[in-house]
Amino acid sequence: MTDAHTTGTSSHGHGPFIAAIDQGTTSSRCIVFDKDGRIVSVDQKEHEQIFPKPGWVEHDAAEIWNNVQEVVAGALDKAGITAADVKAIGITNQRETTLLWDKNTGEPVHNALVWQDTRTDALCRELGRNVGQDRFRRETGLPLASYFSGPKVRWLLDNVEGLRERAERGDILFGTMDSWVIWNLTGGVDGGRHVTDVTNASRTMLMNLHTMEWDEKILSSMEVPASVLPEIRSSAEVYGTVKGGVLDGVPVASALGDQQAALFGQTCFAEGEAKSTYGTGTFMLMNTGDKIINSYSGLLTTVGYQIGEQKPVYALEGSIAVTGSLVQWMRDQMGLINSAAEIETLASSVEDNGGAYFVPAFSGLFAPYWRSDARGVIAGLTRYVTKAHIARAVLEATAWQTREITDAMTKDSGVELTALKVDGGMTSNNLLMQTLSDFLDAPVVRPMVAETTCLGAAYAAGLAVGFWPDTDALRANWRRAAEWTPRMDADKRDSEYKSWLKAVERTMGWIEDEE
Ligand SMILES: Nc1ncnc2c1ncn2[C@@H]1O[C@H](COP(=O)(O)OP(=O)(O)O)[C@@H](O)[C@H]1O
Ligand SMILES: O=P(O)(O)OC[C@H](O)CO
Repeated sequence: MTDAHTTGTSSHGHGPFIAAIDQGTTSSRCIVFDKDGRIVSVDQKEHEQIFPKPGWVEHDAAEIWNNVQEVVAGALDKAGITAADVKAIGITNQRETTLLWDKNTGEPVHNALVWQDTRTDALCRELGRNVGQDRFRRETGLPLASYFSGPKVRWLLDNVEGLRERAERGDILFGTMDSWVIWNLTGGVDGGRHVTDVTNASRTMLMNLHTMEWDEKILSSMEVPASVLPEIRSSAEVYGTVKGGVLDGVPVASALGDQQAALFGQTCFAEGEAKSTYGTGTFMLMNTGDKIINSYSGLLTTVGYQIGEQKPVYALEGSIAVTGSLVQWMRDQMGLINSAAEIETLASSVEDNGGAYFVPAFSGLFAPYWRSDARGVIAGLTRYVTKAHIARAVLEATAWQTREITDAMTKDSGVELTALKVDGGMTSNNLLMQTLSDFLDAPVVRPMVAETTCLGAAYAAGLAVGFWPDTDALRANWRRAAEWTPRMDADKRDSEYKSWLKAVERTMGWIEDEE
């Protein structure tokens, strides 16, 4: 595991500054940025991953809120600044992770149900039978899957004793992590603002993508009372000011789901521009402008961002549940490597995958399949295969899954991929980046600031308070740090892609309905 606190301080002249909080799946971090979008300081803290049963994943929201306060204080301390130097704070967060809390006490009523949690599989199948898949997809842009918040809210209301009555009395608030952090920052029980932004709301499966409002019919099919829901706001506007703590008085001026924040931080402001973020999972988003593109290839239709009163910008998304977490699994559960970075050394010790293909369908398969009955396989094993070949197959799994997503994007949007902007923890792996370029047959480009998630939240907050004048000023900050170009023979690529797709088929139908 990485250290609880990570440092990273460099000095970039005088303020004012913008700070951003990234409340992620494995950690919370705070980064202070200067006017050129350069990092001034970083503080980060991991939180516990709670696995009560196979397929269940929870977080302790009180621990997360404590960590957020610590990293904010840590980042300001390392930058040597106070609230007076911070023009605004922006929030970005792991999406879909669902929390219900008591508005009178501020106490969570249960651990948060994390986006990877599959306990609502059966409920989703039931909703599919009773209400129909198409209804949900048409109104919300999402397929019925345990990934999204709506079914998680329903599960909590049905399974925590007395909760539905408390919710109907108006005592309970629902939020994704943006809402939880903003409510606490702006005063909590003492007048905290209960808001979310359009990007986070678009992942709940409760918001109508066409009206950007909670959809009454969907709420009623999902049996979620409207009284628990936050107000939906744009991604870049002042929601309130911080009450207490080291940021007292600072405007809270943006909220974006982390993948949408990365799209913003990568300055993908034009229709057709796309980015892919390689962290715990991998998420590719393409800006589709003011068009709601219905996907016929297994992608999600979602909100990219909305700046204040401007029209919302939509996006197509390919979500992959397991990428960096497969590397963590190789390290923590298999003990085949000691650190995430070591996978590159191990995989580079062999020429190829030795015939092995690893499909990490640990939470079923997300895009483009949306199959909750799939489970992981390693296919093509012979006595020849070593742990180094498996390490290579692990990295190739991320690259092949991206290839499937880019194929789907091209089909749905008609836009051919000319280059892919990447970011996230896994992009420090050169072998992976080269493999990605080879499998996509397109250049892969990484920007100077790889912390694009926080940067996107900072940019949105900065726009909201006039720290930056417009998106053109942000584009000027984007600088290329590294680029990989394809080197693979086309026939080899095609034949290996076929083998990958064959391995994917082997994962399907593993879980029977009654399980
Ligand atoms: N050199 C590397 N090679 C492959 N994977 C890596 C490497 N360094 C980090 N990772 C993976 O990247 C993930 C961390 O990236 P990060 O962007 O911080 O993720 P998140 O925001 O989802 O927590 C971890 O899952 C880790 O296993
Ligand atoms: O926190 P991350 O970076 O793993 O991102 C998680 C995604 O938002 C899930 O949809």
